[in-house]
This record gives sequence, structure tokens and C-alpha cells, in this order.
Amino acid sequence: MIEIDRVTKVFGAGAEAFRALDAVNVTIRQNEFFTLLGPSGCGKTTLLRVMAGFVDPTEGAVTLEGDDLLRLAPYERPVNTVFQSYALFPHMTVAENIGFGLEMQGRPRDEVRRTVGEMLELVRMSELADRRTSEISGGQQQRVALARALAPRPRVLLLDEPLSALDFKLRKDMQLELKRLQSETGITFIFVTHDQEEALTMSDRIAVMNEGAIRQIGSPRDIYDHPAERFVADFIGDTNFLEAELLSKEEARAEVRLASGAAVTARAAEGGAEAGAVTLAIRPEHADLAPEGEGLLPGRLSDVVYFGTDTHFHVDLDAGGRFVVRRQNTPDRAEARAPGERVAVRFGARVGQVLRD
Ligand SMILES: Nc1ncnc2c1ncn2[C@@H]1O[C@H](COP(=O)(O)OP(=O)(O)OP(=O)(O)O)[C@@H](O)[C@H]1O
Repeated sequence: MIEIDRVTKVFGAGAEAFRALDAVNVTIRQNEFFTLLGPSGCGKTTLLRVMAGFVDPTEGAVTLEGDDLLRLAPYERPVNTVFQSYALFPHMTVAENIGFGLEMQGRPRDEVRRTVGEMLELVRMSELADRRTSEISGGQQQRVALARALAPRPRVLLLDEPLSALDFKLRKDMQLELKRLQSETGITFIFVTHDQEEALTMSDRIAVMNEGAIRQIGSPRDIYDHPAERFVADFIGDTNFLEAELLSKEEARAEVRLASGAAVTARAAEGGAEAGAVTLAIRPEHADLAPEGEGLLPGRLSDVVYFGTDTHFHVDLDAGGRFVVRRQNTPDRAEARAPGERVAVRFGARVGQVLRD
């Protein structure tokens, strides 16, 4: 639906020039909840602003169902934005705020009233319709900002870290709420965040960005279970990195030898080395502890850290380096292991991911 084709943005000129986006390519599908995820300064807001029309790209094209978006002024685009600061009018009521854009467009009074009513219901704010927005909570203001952006029924809604001002509990609730709004309205949502959990829980697909480039695009599961490179594996969740030797590779299947001498089957990201030294990434909860001699990587337990929902076991590997195994706690399982014990780390075939870099 939205096609971003080799979009580059250079801010400034000469020695001051800074490449905030570097030939970014991505296609966003209709009705998709699509998230741009990356650390501060990676260019995600700039990419969103290019789509909104607030930033002109230095090079590249942006089309919406084949139509050139770049030749349209921001207000002419079938796109609306929800910002981090909601920018509501404090002296107006909830209903007036939601209807404001529609009135500015000169829509008939009946239509405005009907749409505002629908939007109030959609964000579950009907009861507070006549309250001023200065007299409602942060979470409620967020809902009003969403309703106001959805009211003109844009084809695409751009959301720039809209939940970052909310406290933890409210943010969790709003994550579900946003997902519901997206599926009920069928509007394509493009969501910017640096919060990996937010991205994983809400998105149909995620584009992980770093230094002005998209490093990987995939479903939350793809990205989490099969990170293609070290940056992605490191940025999202916790990961163990193991040095290994790539023995053979056929499409996504690789045979590797670990530093302990054990050989295992792993998955391989597209591209990357065909043989020689590689890095294997393994999530802590995808591995387990075994008695010494029965696992792949022998070592000594150095720390056992209880986290309530799970326990982390830190293993100093005999072959060098440290490996963390995470195990879900259950009320009937008392953890008998103690630091100093000899153990081995084990993990199944195709659990390890051979990284591209
Ligand atoms: N108008 C501008 N002039 C110069 N540099 C800019 C301008 N806007 C953004 N940048 C730079 O471009 C880079 C990308 O900025 P951008 O706002 O897109 O990052 P971001 O990934 O959204 O980060 P954050 O999560 O902190 O908002 C940053 O290094 C930023 O300093």
C-alpha cells in the first residue's frame, strides 16, 4: 500500500551534513499494524515525518497505492499523525476537540455530530464528551488525541511514540486498546517506538532500524526467534552469543561446531558467511540446564537470580564466556541448584541462529 523507495534524508550540508535516512526501502501493507523500532536517533521519526509531509526527503519516492505522496502538502495526504504530546485544546471539550478537524474541513454539522459520537464510542469516552480536556487524565487525553486523528478517517494513521507519556499500567492497557482500534477501523497504523516490548505485543510486522537504515523486517516472532544480525539480536530481548565454526550451510539450515567441540544444527540468516567463524545467537529461555556430561556446553554455575516469574542461571562456560539460561518458575518447583555446581547448557536442534555478521 505504502511504498518507500530508496528514501534518503540528509540534514545540513558540507561538513555538517548528517545522513538521517540512508536509502530506506520498505513496503507497508493495507490494514497492517506496522512498527518502526530502533534506538534514539536511528531515524524512525524522520521516516514518519517524510510520510506525513513534514520532512522532504533528499532522494527517493513515497507512494500510496501507486500515487506519489511527495507532491502533496501534508494536509492533502490521506494520512494523519498522533504525536507524543497530544496537543489538545485545553479550553475545548472532549467532543469539540474530536470534531475540530472535521469542522475545519467544512463537513456538515450532522455529519460532524455523528462522527464525533462514533469516535467517542470507539475510544470509550462517551461519558466524558462534555468535559474540558484540561480536566481529564493523561490516558483519557491520549484516547481523545486518537479519536481526533481517526475522525477524518485517514487511510493511514502515523503514531509517534504516543504512549511514552503514560505510566506503566496505563501503557499496557493502551497497547491493547490501540491494537483493538486498528483492527476495528481497518486503518493502516504506522507506529514509532524505541520500546521493544511495545513493538512485539502490538505489531503485525516490525522494521528494526539502526543508523538510518532498516536492518530487518518481519513478524514479532520472526524478529525475536530469528534475528538476522547482532544488532537486532542485541536490541530485542536478551541473547547469548556463542563463537562457533560453520561446517556447512544449506538455505536456512546450518551445521556448526561449538567451542566445546559439540556439533549442532542451527538456523542461518540469509546472507552472511558460508564457512568459518560465525556467531550463534540463543535466547536464554530457549536453552536449559543439564547434568554435566549430558549437555552441549559444560561449565560452572556462577549465579542463580530469582525474578519472580522466572529464574536466571548464569553459567561460566569451560570453553570461555558466560551463558544465561532462563527458566519459568512454577509454584511446585523449588530450584535446588546452587552457585558453584557443575552443569552443562543444552539446547535443541535449530534453536541457535547463525547471524549474518
Ligand atoms: N531538522 C534536523 N536537522 C538536523 N538533524 C536532524 C533534524 N531532525 C533530526 N535530525 C537528526 O537525525 C537523526 C534521526 O532523528 P530522528 O528524530 O528521526 O530519530 P529517532 O529514531 O526518531 O529518535 P528518537 O527516538 O530519539 O526520537 C538524529 O541524529 C537527529 O539528531
